Amino acid sequence: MSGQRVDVKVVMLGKEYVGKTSLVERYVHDRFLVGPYQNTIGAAFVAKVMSVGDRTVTLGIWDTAGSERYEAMSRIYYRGAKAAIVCYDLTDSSSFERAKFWVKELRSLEEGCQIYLCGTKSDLLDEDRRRRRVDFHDVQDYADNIKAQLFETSSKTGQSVDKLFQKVAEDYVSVAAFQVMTEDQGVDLSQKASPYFYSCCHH
Ligand SMILES: Nc1nc2c(ncn2[C@@H]2O[C@H](COP(=O)(O)OP(=O)(O)OP(=O)(O)O)[C@@H](O)[C@H]2O)c(=O)[nH]1
Ligand SMILES: [Mg+2]
Repeated sequence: MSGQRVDVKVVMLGKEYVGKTSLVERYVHDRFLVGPYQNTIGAAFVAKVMSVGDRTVTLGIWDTAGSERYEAMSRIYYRGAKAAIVCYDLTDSSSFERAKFWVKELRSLEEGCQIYLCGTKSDLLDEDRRRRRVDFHDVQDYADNIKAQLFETSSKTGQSVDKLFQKVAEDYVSVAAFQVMTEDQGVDLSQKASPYFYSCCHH
């Protein structure tokens, strides 16, 4: 599949205020918005074209609303996702409990979805390490258990943000390459193909 275009559906999940929209903003527009916090309503969609080797990859990113009011809606947005970035705030332990909730959901309902755990706002720890409320090693053990990868990012400084999305794309490209190989061997993968799920998109 050299030179081929690849589309990947990615969903952002996690408690409200953990910084999902800020991560997407940093990755797509390389900026960090200051000013009053604006919660996402429903979900927002943004696409980013990038490359992995000689392949053009379009990440179609669904940024969901973390508020529990929108929980049922988030389920619509993660359907068919190939990757889920499950975010928690490194300074808020309750947000990690909420992340575990989304992981359970994804693992029972979205088998083909690769999970990435993302601890956000690492810049706050650079300022004061005592603000950490989610232990790195505890999450690393948990991540190993659920076969997820773990990143700690800051949308404020940009730390590890590109690295996270680049890894999502690279992992998907290597899985897609494997699927092409097995298709060549006559394996029916039609059930695995899930089209992008476009519906309403508010901000
Ligand atoms: N210091 C710091 N603050 C951040 C960072 N990321 C987000 N924030 C702040 O945290 C607040 C919430 O960020 P959002 O990106 O709107 O959070 P969200 O997860 O999209 O929230 P919902 O849309 O309600 O689910 C905002 O005030 C951001 O400025 C970060 O990396 N560092
Ligand atoms: Mg948001």
